[in-house]
Amino acid sequence: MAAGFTEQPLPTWRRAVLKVGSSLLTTPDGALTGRHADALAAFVAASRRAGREVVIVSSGAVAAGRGLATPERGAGLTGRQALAALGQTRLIALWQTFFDAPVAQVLLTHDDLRNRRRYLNARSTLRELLAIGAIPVINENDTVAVDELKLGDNDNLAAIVAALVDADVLFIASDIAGLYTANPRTDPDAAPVMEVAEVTPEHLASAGGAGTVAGTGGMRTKLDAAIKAAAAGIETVLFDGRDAACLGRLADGALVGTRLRAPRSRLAARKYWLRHAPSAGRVTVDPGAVDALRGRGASLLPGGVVDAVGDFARGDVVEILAGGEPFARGIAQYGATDVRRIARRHTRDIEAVLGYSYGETIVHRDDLVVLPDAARLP
Ligand SMILES: Nc1ncnc2c1ncn2[C@@H]1O[C@H](COP(=O)(O)OP(=O)(O)O)[C@@H](O)[C@H]1O
Ligand SMILES: N[C@@H](CCC(=O)OP(=O)(O)O)C(=O)O
Repeated sequence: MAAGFTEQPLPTWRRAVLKVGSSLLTTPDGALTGRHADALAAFVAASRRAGREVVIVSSGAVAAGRGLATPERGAGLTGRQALAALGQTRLIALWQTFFDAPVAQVLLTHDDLRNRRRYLNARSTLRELLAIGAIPVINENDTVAVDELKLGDNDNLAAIVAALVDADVLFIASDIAGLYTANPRTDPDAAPVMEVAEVTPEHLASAGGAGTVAGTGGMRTKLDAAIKAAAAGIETVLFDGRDAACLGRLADGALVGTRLRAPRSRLAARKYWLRHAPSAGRVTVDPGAVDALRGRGASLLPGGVVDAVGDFARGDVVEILAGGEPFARGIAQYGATDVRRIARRHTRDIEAVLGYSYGETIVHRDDLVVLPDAARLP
């Protein structure tokens, strides 16, 4: 169903999340199939050969589990959770058959990602897996995730993962060519929408539920995911994962599908978030640190820190004060107690003082925003 969609350029990207829906991994009678995963994996492999990184978010565990249990099981929520646990091993095994590189299974819940510490741990693990050259394949941890299985929300999970790994683009492969003005399965007048500058209530109203028994979220959750990705400055791309020709062109930077743009750049989105996120404490710095941060865009090192107030943890947002005035904000790499202990010390002393080290910076420059009126400071 690619009616009306013509080719357009993809945004340039270096790292992406590819979300693959259940509808692409199961047959109409509910069995797991690699029929479309083959071409999707070829797209991933071609991207990797071109020096790009791809994290896969794959649904399909419940559907795969269905083929392994008697038909009367798996009706209720607990039943589907059990099916997911059964099917997940098959799903990972299926993906591994298409890659020479090792596939890594990562199971996450939305709760994990709402918890700052777990969020940071997941981020480090995923970065490490990419550095190793592995292909992370993520799914919801359905055994413990209740809401998600009801909502079938791997689209939203994929958007959160895209922000987590600093992806440039979120690819959502489904069983339809892209967004239409109405659900084309029920409305013969549905027209293709090739580009969306910003998702509006009208777009949301036009998006219906899933088109197949295997699919769960439908177009609505894809648009919700695009809104989330856009808030992090990440563009979302929708296309038909069953269309091998489309996947081949995708590897060459051409899209037959829908581009949902991010009005803000990733950097601008991050700076906006840093400026508005609630802060958990304050770090006071000396005039030398003010010059370094404001003038040279440097990271904040322990030597420039005078004191820390509050009970913030590693990963929390803190206000950075000079002369009693807030002049910057950023994510602390160390908790308040640690910052107080290493304040005014040289970076090489961190390990000796604390007995461990999370790196040289108290706030890394990528995680730091100087406030607009900071220029007034002496
Ligand atoms: N406005 C719309 N444009 C395109 N597809 C729509 C729209 N509204 C509802 N849909 C349905 O959304 C389905 C895709 O979602 P879903 O079945 O959940 O797939 P997946 O398993 O890939 O997540 C399409 O097959 C289509 O039937
Ligand atoms: N964790 C579930 C995913 C459910 C889900 O989001 O499905 P889909 O709408 O096809 O992406 C599974 O693996 O079956």
